[in-house]
Amino acid sequence: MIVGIPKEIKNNENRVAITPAGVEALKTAGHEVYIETNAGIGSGFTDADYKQAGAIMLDSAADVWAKAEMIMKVKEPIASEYGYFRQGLVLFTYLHLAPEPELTKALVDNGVVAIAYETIQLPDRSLPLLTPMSEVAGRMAVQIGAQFLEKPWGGKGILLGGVPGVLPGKVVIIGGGVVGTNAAKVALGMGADVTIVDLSEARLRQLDDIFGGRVKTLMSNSYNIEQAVKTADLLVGAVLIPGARAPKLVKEYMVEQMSPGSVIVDVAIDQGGSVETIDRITTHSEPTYVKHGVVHYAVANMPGAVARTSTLALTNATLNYALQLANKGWKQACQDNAALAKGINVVGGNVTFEAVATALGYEFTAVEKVLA
Ligand SMILES: NC(=O)C1=CN([C@@H]2O[C@H](COP(=O)(O)OP(=O)(O)OC[C@H]3O[C@@H](n4cnc5c(N)ncnc54)[C@H](O)[C@@H]3O)[C@@H](O)[C@H]2O)C=CC1
Ligand SMILES: CC(=O)C(=O)O
Repeated sequence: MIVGIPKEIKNNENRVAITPAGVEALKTAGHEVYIETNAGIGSGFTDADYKQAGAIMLDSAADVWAKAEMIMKVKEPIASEYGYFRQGLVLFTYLHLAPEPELTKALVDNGVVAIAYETIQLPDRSLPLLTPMSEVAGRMAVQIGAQFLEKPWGGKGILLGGVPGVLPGKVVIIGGGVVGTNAAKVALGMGADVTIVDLSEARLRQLDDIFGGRVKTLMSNSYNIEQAVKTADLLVGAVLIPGARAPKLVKEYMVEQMSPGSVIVDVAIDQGGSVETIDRITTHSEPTYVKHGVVHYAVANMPGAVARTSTLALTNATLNYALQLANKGWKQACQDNAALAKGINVVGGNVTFEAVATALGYEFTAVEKVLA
């Protein structure tokens, strides 16, 4: 198979979908790899590194998209890339379609086989291609939140860990999955007072065990969220219902009760965001805006800022699946691997992921039907 890797063009997206080690693995399995010039620069991989591993470098993105049978990316394509879509092209990348009606329409109209990293799901319900970036974003959420709590960055002037004689800052994390757990690790490491809110009693018990009682756990309901949010210095949005639009759990009236200079980092923004006052996606260039006196951060590609770490972590997880797709073709690979089949969101003009179909008003086609 011919595999193409274009350079990422989203704002400050420095990750790349393959490393030289990945190129070597695909070449060894008998595939051709075309990579756009300078695609790896933001992650510290040069064109020479890729050539040495056996890739062919191409100067234009258009050539990479045109020659490839499967495109591997990191972020969901942006509008200027929709023109490259064509019938039968396999697109393997993060897609987050539920809040993206235009991208979904372009994939449907052009008959692309769109396989989303974030909905590939193992029998234990874990999301192996989302997990590494959720680990990164969860850890970053507190690091970034701590910075924006500083006065010069618009915050209230709180040091999360406090100092002897002064209470620590309060971090409230809504969603105790991978992002939430990693955010809690960093917040505890800084000495903050940490509360995690989740809907699952079993998960809250696990978190209580994992952290040896050092985090406070709270059942998710509107009353508890209001009580927790109004006293938070840093609020981290970390909920997920796989493939679906994030539920807006933090209402505007709750944000209005937060004290001025508090900070919200809504990591769940890639699925539409979990905070009502987040009405736009922000970028690494302009990461925040202030509403009701509260600093809002809603960057949908947080790991792009720590690209070297993120590219290595992401490709550790994606390569094995990319090899299956390239070795067997998408249909056979998905017939053989039920976890991979859960990644198929759009194929042959059909929406095959139910939460996406529901969010965007498409008829749902069961994936088993397209794999038959
Ligand atoms: N902005 C960015 O750059 C990045 C964003 N993300 C996003 O972060 C979000 C979280 O991802 P993960 O932690 O990997 O998901 P996860 O599936 O590991 O955790 C989600 C948690 O949310 C909980 N939850 C669901 N509904 C809830 C409710 N009503 N109240 C409270 N908790 C609820 C679940 O029980 C689960 O524990 C996703 O949208 C993911 O795509 C991930 C990486 C980077
Ligand atoms: C998960 C995702 O969309 C990201 O890492 O950018």
